[in-house]
Amino acid sequence: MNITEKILSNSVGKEVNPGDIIEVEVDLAMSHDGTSPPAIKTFEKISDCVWDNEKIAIVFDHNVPANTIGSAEFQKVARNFVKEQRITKFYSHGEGICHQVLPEMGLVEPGKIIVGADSHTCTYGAFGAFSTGMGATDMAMVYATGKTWFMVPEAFKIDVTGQLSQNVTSKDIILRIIGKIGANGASYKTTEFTGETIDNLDVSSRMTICNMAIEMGAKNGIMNLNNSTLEFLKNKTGKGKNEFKILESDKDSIYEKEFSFDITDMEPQIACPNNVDNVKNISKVEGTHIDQGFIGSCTNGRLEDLEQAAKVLKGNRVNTDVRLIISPASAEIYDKAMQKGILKTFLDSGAIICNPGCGPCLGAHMGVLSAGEVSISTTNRNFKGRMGDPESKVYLSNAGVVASSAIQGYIESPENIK
Ligand SMILES: CC(C)[C@H](C(=O)O)[C@@H](O)C(=O)O
Ligand code: SF4
Repeated sequence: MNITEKILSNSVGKEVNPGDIIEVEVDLAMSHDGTSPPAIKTFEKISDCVWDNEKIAIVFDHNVPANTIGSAEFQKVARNFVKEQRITKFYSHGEGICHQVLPEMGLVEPGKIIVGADSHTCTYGAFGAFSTGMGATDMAMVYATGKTWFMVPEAFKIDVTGQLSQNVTSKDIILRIIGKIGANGASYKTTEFTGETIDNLDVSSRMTICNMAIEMGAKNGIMNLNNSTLEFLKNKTGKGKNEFKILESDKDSIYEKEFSFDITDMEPQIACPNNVDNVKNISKVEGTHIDQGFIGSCTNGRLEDLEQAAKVLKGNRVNTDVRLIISPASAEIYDKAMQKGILKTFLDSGAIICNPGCGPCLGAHMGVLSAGEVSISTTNRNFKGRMGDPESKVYLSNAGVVASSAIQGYIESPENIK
């Protein structure tokens, strides 16, 4: 069996196979300021008491602080629910983006089944958990019963080998993969990332890859644990290795399809408007004019991303025709970046630093684009109108490329910045 089948089998207490419809007990349920209110509305029609007030996490991240009367009203609904139901895991004070906050708070563990009312819930596969997004109505049922159902997914094995070149990151790996497999190419599959390159990645880079599994339609993205991830988990949860349910894919597990990628000499990858799978080598789009750069999100707002951007920005100025917006993915990352002097480098370069949260990622606030404007962004989606007007455009890249492009005013690789 592969790791996903093992987690699901463990949960139901018998061997499961792809295609089986199973009911599982959820270990953790997450919703945010955007999806909690509709979930609460449905929940209130079916129950008046949540199944377990300690297994629900509510994070305010999409519109923080509230930017419209509507989002303020939404947040009020969620706050009242948290009080009434005595929800213990409530993060509403700018702690950061849900997918960053949950692992930081020690709520994510290998072998767990985690569901979230947000599509990028697949991020926690980086920690060897089975995690997937669901709609607010399904979440209402989870609030009430602690249970949900899945069809056991078929599995794709995605093997990555080779050394990353300078200025190339795990973001480029996942963009290359999505470019090849396609935006719907892995619909309802478990995408399991394997190979020496994946085994050697740090936690942050692993999260970036699993985070974007949904951008090829996957039910979940997952990896076997590695040492750096185990260290992170021990540190955040205060638990020892033996206290985790560490499961690994058998060497002879069966996959519906297997892909292999050799990333030796790969250039930075750019997802061009308006689809995440419209991926090109940077050399094909260098020189494209930009109006805005954004560094942040659950994909690439971590310390490693900020460090990479700061290296490029140090001693340089953001182009006068460009706004560079930076939003660390969490308060913990913000604090570390502050202590390391990274925020000072950003300020000195002329960047705008926003509070942790989703920020401009989904075009709701803090950097909305007007018609015809172009942004380069470390986020995960570039659909039509994603960051503002339907006639605006978004290119996706790693953080170093956003920084170098913001200096130049057009898409440019960091290798060409002094
Ligand atoms: C608002 C929310 C439901 C949405 C999602 O589920 O992904 C958002 O986080 C996004 O990235 O588009
Ligand atoms: S940062 Fe962007 S992709 Fe991630 S949860 Fe927020 S809106 Fe969704």
